[in-house]
Amino acid sequence: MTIPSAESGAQQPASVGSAADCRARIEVRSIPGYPVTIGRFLPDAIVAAVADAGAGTVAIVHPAPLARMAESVKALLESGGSNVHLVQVPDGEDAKSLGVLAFLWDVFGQIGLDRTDLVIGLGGGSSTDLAGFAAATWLRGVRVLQLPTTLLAMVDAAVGGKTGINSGAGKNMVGSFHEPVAVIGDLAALDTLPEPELVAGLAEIIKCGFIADPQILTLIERALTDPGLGLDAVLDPAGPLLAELVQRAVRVKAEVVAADLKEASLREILNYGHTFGHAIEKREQYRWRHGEAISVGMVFAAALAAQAGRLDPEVVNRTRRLLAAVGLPTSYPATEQARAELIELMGSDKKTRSGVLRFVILTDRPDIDSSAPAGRGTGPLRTERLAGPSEAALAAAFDAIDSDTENPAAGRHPDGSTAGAERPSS
Ligand SMILES: NC(=O)c1ccc[n+]([C@@H]2O[C@H](COP(=O)([O-])OP(=O)(O)OC[C@H]3O[C@@H](n4cnc5c(N)ncnc54)[C@H](O)[C@@H]3O)[C@@H](O)[C@H]2O)c1
Ligand SMILES: O=C(O)C(=O)C[C@@H](O)[C@H](O)[C@H](O)COP(=O)(O)O
Ligand SMILES: [Zn+2]
Repeated sequence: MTIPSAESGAQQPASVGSAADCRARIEVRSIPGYPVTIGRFLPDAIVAAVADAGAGTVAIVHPAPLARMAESVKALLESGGSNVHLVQVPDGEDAKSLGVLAFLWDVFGQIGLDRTDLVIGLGGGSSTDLAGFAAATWLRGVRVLQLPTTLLAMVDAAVGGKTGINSGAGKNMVGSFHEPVAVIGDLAALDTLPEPELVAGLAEIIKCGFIADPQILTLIERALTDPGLGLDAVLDPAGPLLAELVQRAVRVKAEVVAADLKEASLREILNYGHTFGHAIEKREQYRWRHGEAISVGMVFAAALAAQAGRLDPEVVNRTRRLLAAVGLPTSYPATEQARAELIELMGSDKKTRSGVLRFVILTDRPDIDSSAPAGRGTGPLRTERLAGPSEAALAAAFDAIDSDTENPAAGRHPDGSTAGAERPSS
């Protein structure tokens, strides 16, 4: 497989003109595989995917803010002869609980959802994670079609088959790998998405830039310094730039999950920034957006790599600069108590082995021998694992994200409030 990298060259530019004329179909080449369609105004793709599934009954799982969109999809599918049920679930992270999952099992039983039927996950990543896991567990597995409506879900959550809910032990602690029959990401859905949610989605796109497709970073950095473009162009769901960024991020994800669905090794790179990010989310009782927490997590991971002599500190600066420039947080108040709690929480990370913390890190060292003497990085960015970082290395990474340091975004949540602020309702 080819993961785009600085060496191999990134994927070909995916679009020109406006987003409207650049519908893309990206295949996830797992077995049996499935298509991810990205474009604007895709009702025909939804009708075709449901027709292909040949399902008699369809359960559309969605949160309240997506009720009107769910009604539209219902009407569309009913006109094609499907028997459609709308199933409303709590919004945001509240959906990812055992109680809500059990509610879905009850509803599926009441509507007689059988093994020939279909679950549709409509919404952001919290809805698609829940719907996917409900489908994975009902009757030991029924099919799911994912219709992501946030930027983050389009580029990440809806693709790749990771489904699940949270438990008392932490984020996504219960779940399964259950691939969708198709993913349809309609960029027009993003027209109503509040800007902080768009920005949160950019965090996962930028993650793909650092781990695999550096052209993503270049495109965003160039746009931000171009007076004719700026952040508005990056975030415009009708513009060509966001369409290209989405397609590039989906290509990275598609290639990685096709090669390693169950995260034996390679797939861990999609978890870049997540060891620390998930710990923030849990500590903040899920009041931070996922993308925001992962943003701080990427600065933490970059600082860890620099401290370990694997990465030029300039990459830490670039990481922080880029994330801050798009409006993502890059710091977190790292008091002594917070440090101890976050280290404890990171122990629940799924990459931990025998109690030893393992981080996905970036390296620009030309060698793969971590005992080699540190020098300035000269190579393209690659990913590797850092297991069992020393207390000193962790302390340095905490210092790098501590809001009391010189970091200009110190302690500020992107909404202007302090860390841990309530999410604005949309
Ligand atoms: N399975 C995976 O591989 C994977 C990958 C990344 C993230 N995730 C998970 O995804 C979740 C985060 O997803 P998210 O960032 O999409 O958050 P989310 O699902 O909580 O959605 C964010 C908010 O946007 C609203 N919304 C959704 N679509 C809208 C639209 N078109 N217009 C207006 N409002 C809209 C939602 O109702 C919600 O209030 C986390 O639980 C994270 O763990 C999973
Ligand atoms: O698809 C993956 O693999 C990822 O790690 C993508 C992440 O962005 C995503 O947040 C995922 O849900 C994290 O999974 P987890 O296994 O760390 O819970
Ligand atoms: Zn994520």
